[in-house]
Amino acid sequence: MAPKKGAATEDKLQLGRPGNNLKIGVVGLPNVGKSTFFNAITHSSVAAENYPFCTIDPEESRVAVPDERLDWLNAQYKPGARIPAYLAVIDIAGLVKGAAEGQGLGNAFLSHISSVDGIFHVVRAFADPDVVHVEGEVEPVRDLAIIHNELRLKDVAMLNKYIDANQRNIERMGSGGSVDDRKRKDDFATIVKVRDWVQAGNDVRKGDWSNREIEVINTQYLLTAKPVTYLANVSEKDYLRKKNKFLPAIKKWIDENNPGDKLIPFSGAFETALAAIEDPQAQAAFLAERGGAASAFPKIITTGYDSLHLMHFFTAGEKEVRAWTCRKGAKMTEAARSIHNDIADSLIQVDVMRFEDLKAAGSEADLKAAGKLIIRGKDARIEDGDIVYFRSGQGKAKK
Ligand SMILES: Nc1ncnc2c1ncn2[C@@H]1O[C@H](COP(=O)(O)OP(=O)(O)OP(=O)(O)O)[C@@H](O)[C@H]1O
Ligand SMILES: [Mg+2]
Repeated sequence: MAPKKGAATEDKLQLGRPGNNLKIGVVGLPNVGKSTFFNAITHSSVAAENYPFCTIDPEESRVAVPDERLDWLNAQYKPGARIPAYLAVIDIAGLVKGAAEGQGLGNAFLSHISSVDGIFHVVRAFADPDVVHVEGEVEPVRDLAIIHNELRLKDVAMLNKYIDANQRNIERMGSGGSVDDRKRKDDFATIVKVRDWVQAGNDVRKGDWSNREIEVINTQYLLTAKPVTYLANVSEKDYLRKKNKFLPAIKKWIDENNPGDKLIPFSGAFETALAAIEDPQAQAAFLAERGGAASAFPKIITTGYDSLHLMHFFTAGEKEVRAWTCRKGAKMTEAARSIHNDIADSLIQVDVMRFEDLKAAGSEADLKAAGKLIIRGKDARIEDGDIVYFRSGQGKAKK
């Protein structure tokens, strides 16, 4: 079915930079389990020791985005290779109170956050007395507020810098002026509006901005414009019994301060132990011993990926089945660009199989026999899960 023409939400701009190569940074107070999370989720081995500021330089790694549809295609096509979509995750140093004024290694760390597209905000909700807490007691709601505040203050400072640098020029322009002057005045007014919003205690991403305002906001790389997924790091025991005394208060804080943001509990201790087991059978035994528990990572990865407004489509053939990342709402040309610029530039049409149709038909041949192969133009929008064959000029169709 063709996408509805002129649907109001279709061309709503998104905060942040567009692209299909986006990164999520792991952010939180020092010593709350950020590197522990990063190591377990990316199978890395950066230092994750029991002292604050163990991490200084950011570390990047990528994780496969789980998708049952890719598994199904793999079983169906039995290709030589099965290539998932990936999400880049970056381990960042801990932030402390006063970071926006340069406390800790304040500004350097904040600039690391500025270079990511989304945030996994790790908050400590385990009570191990042996693990140092920079603020003394374990108190997740206070910690959430500290990080929230530092990111906001940094944004206020950035916006004020713009305002200070431009205010006199804008005032000098008076009313009227050239098209260019009017645009500069409009931009300035938007920045002041955003500054007032953030100064009043709000995150940029929770504002209801017009496309024009979003264009201006996107020139500023604001920290609170980035989507956030909250990750509560609980003890293994709490994770297994699905109960933790701090979770209700954390949830309440999110609902009051950033309604709509997701909260996912995980256990750094549990995930580290699980990730250390390589043999699938031994892993299954480990989980069975723990009452059939499962890792929180698949949900965390897909939630983070989704928060960046990313989705994937597939190519499937004898050589490989593969998931490719693109923005939600992307047109075929843009999706083709995830694979290769040449394909995008000479794209003519696209053969599309809807995943559900293929699954129902049982095979590509049966789907075609049933007349369910869809031919789309290059300006059509691709949909999550589409299995595509890009027909481009110069015989460069990609399968
Ligand atoms: N769920 C948990 N239960 C018990 N201990 C944990 C848990 N998660 C992490 N830890 C421990 O907390 C300590 C700090 O962990 P980690 O180094 O990952 O924190 P960090 O947030 O990366 O710190 P920094 O900001 O200093 O880089 C480590 O000793 C780690 O083993
Ligand atoms: Mg660390």
